[in-house]
Amino acid sequence: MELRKGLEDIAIKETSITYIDGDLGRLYYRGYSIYDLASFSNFEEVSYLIWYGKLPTQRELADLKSHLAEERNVSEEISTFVSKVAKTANPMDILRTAVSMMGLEDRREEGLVTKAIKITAKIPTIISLIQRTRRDQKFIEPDPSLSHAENFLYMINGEKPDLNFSKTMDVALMLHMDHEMNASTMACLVVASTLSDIYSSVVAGISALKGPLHGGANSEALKQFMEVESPDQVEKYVLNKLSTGHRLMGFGHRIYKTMDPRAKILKDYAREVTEGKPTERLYKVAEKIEEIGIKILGKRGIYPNVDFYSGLVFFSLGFDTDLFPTIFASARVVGWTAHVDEYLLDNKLIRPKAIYVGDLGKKYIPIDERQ
Ligand SMILES: CC(=O)SCCNC(=O)CCNC(=O)[C@H](O)C(C)(C)COP(=O)(O)OP(=O)(O)OC[C@H]1O[C@@H](n2cnc3c(N)ncnc32)[C@H](O)[C@@H]1OP(=O)(O)O
Ligand SMILES: O=C([O-])CC(=O)C(=O)O
Repeated sequence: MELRKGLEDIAIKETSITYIDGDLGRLYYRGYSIYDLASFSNFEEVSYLIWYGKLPTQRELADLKSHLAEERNVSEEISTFVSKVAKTANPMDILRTAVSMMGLEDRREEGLVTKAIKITAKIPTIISLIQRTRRDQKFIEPDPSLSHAENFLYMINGEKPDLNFSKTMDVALMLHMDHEMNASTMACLVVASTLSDIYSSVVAGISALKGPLHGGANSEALKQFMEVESPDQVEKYVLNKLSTGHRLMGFGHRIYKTMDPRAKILKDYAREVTEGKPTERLYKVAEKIEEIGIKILGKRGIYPNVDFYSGLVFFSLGFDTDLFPTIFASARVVGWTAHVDEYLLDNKLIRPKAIYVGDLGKKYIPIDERQ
């Protein structure tokens, strides 16, 4: 039996959701280039595309928008729980528990995508509850007249975003929506393949996304930019980091061996949202880390990934640093649920093997005779 650590280069399903060309740095959702979607589309339209496999008509889009708007409120119990732990707990742990509570509360028999819409609609409300409670700010009720991205920013900042901010948020969310068989999507599928429920799958996805090798890298990447005073300090900083056995966060990818196209798009938005602001210093440091990082690691196929510039974008839009992985989850929930839906069309229990390397036939020694 062949050992494939990390399931590298193993396909576990066929999909028509996402295609990645890791050598050329290309990404497509349902056949549409990520560049076109980022330029012309929005969160709701791409969610529809990922869940239903086609771009919506006006009517279908309007229905999805109103469905999402109707489902944004969370129960009194969830809101009390989140407010109680917001100042002390890790935001991903809070989100994981809140989604688990949603599962307890939702006893309805209904389609998987209907449940997915409910979860997707509520996650921004939970995230804003966390941030505003921590800052001792009053909770902002969701506004059904706003788009998903606009409402998200409104509930965080307490004011309606301008066009630049809402477009930036829409793009950031679209870019995070799906990425084929990444670790968190795989975690969702393992749960789903036992015929468990969609809330349990999403809880598994959030748990896997939390780690710094996956969705947790966006906060870590921004922390790096904050640790360096100016671009002329970058080379020393990067060399020191790498020579002491640390990884450059927001660099490297299992599939991309060139720059992640999402990082290219986010870089432009990061430049725009920081221009002329105090955060411009962070952008300049980030750009220099990108340059030096590629100089050192590029020959090994290690380049910036989606998490490199996303944190700087989220920070500039008003989010606290440790909330970034929850924003990632708020978009990735669309991909997680679409992959579960697709997998269940032809379900097969996920149960790989391990190669046993221990002893066999050992003699059992009673406890009072053991040394
Ligand atoms: C949304 C996302 O999940 S995108 C990824 C977000 N994660 C990060 O940015 C964290 C930093 N990056 C990494 O840790 C890795 O690149 C991963 C985990 C993302 C992918 O790595 P894998 O394909 O599993 O490769 P693996 O971890 O085995 O690394 C291969 C080699 O490249 C090196 N390497 C990989 N990434 C980096 C990095 N960011 N900085 C320095 N060295 C790196 C490893 O040290 C290893 O070197 P070695 O062969 O000398 O031991
Ligand atoms: O594909 C991966 O392994 C990680 C990633 O970039 C993502 O989940 O967006």
